[in-house]
Amino acid sequence: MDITRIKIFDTTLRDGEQTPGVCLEAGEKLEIAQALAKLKVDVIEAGFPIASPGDFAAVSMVAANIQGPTIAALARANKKDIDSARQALEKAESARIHTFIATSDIHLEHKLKMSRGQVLAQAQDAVRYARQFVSDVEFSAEDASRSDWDFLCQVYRAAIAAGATTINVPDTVGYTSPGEFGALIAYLRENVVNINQAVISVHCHDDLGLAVANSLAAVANGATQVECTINGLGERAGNAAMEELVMALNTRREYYRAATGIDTKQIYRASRLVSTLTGIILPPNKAVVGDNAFAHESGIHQHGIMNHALTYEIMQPESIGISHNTIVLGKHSGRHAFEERLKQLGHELDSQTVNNLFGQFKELADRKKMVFDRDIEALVNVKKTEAPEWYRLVYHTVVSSNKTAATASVQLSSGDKVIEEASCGDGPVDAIFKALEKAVGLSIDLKDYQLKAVTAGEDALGEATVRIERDGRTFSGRGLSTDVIEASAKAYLNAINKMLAVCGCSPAGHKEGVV
Ligand SMILES: CC(=O)SCCNC(=O)CCNC(=O)[C@H](O)C(C)(C)COP(=O)(O)OP(=O)(O)OC[C@H]1O[C@@H](n2cnc3c(N)ncnc32)[C@H](O)[C@@H]1OP(=O)(O)O
Ligand SMILES: CC(C)C(=O)C(=O)O
Ligand SMILES: [Mg+2]
Repeated sequence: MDITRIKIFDTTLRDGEQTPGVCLEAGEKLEIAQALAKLKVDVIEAGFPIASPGDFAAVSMVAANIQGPTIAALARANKKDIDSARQALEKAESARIHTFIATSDIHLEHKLKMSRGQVLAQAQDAVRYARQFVSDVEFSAEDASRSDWDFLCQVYRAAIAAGATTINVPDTVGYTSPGEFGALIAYLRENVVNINQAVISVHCHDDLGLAVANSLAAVANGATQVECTINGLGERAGNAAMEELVMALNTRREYYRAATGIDTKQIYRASRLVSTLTGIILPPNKAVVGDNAFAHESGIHQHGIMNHALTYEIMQPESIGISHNTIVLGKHSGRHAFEERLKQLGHELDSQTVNNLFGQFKELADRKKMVFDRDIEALVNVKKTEAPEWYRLVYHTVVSSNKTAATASVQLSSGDKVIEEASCGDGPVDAIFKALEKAVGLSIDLKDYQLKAVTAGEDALGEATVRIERDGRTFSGRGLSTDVIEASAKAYLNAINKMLAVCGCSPAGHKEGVV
């Protein structure tokens, strides 16, 4: 049986970062890019360099440090954007410029205010210009799914003639449906005369929950590159989720006669990392990577599974890197078992980091009977979100009741200074956040706060996530503890520390020099 190789183009760092409220620092992007390289994606779209100096720096950093996948950068169909993209990609081992322009009449009339002829010419000019710098150029017809099919054929033919090596068909607003999208891909294959000189790619959004289904329909009709993001992050309802696409192709290999080059055992780890760094928590029923994806609740299912896993399991948790371990880690476990588990979970860490994590693991094991793999993943990921500690939480006390306002007091250390503050609040979390704000001398705009148990049980580790905003920039923070108030305080302080590191803003009088 002939199996077609499908390229995975990951856009977590570009379209994924367009998720409202998500803002990743260059270092965090590099961390995700490393996970994508381990997954063996074919292309990493690292950003949109013209969008901001931060995005330019992040693309340059990914380009300079990641080997294996091709590194792509987005550019509108103009010289300024393409110049910025090529400069950011300068150090890439393998570079792709991805240029785009909208082709639907809605976009032409109301957004670009251009005629079809002008768009056609600009698309061709942009591709030709980009090809002067790199041999790998992708062209996207934005809003392709709402464009006139014959005009689309003309634009793609012109783009390929100008040197595009990949032509991408985006369902920009998640409007299409599997039958229609599959037919569009078949139509392009039939009617774009030079189509065989380019890879056909698709880029689907999930506004109607069809992004993965539409992408698979495109594959069934000859698309050989799919664009996607980890956890389905992206503009509005997000993009096609990579883990779903890859596992659908993997699980139904015979049906699709297609396969990706993804190391599926890295999926779970990458998903947790992206969730931690973006602050976007997954619903438990999320396909493939949600907490319940491999859980069997009802008796009939449990009975079936006990007899044979295939009765109710179409894929195995191990295939996405969730391990079934017989060694239970707890407070009597030693460094060797802990280090071995880290390795099994795919974390190759230097001995200093392992030592730090082992200390945190022992503290956790003192408070918790059993430490599960998810607890360990959470410890590793929170370590990755650590920012320079302008402020460190030394202790906190909170008093709350259902009759009176909650009060909180905190002690922070900052260099050799010790700061103590107290505040009342509307509940214990509000009280401790207000006390922390007073202690750092800043007024914080809290945009989002979430709390979740990492595993089940009354001694479960609580994972708090906050998002704060300053000068239009968002900073996420994470905190872990078996005490949910402490987890919340740590998350708030983590976000504040990140904000101070980036903005360089000076909190009122608590620290000497520039903070
Ligand atoms: C479908 C997608 O996901 S597309 C990618 C979306 N991502 C982003 O927008 C990233 C963040 N964006 C930004 O930082 C900014 O919008 C920038 C830097 C890209 C542009 O900023 P500004 O120059 O201030 O322009 P603004 O965003 O207000 O308007 C977009 C301009 O680009 C033009 N434009 C839009 N798409 C294209 C295109 N593909 N090719 C050429 N020009 C385009 C618009 O017509 C408009 O032009 P005008 O300024 O002459 O009216
Ligand atoms: C830039 C393009 C590919 C895009 O993100 C879209 O159309 O959704
Ligand atoms: Mg998109």
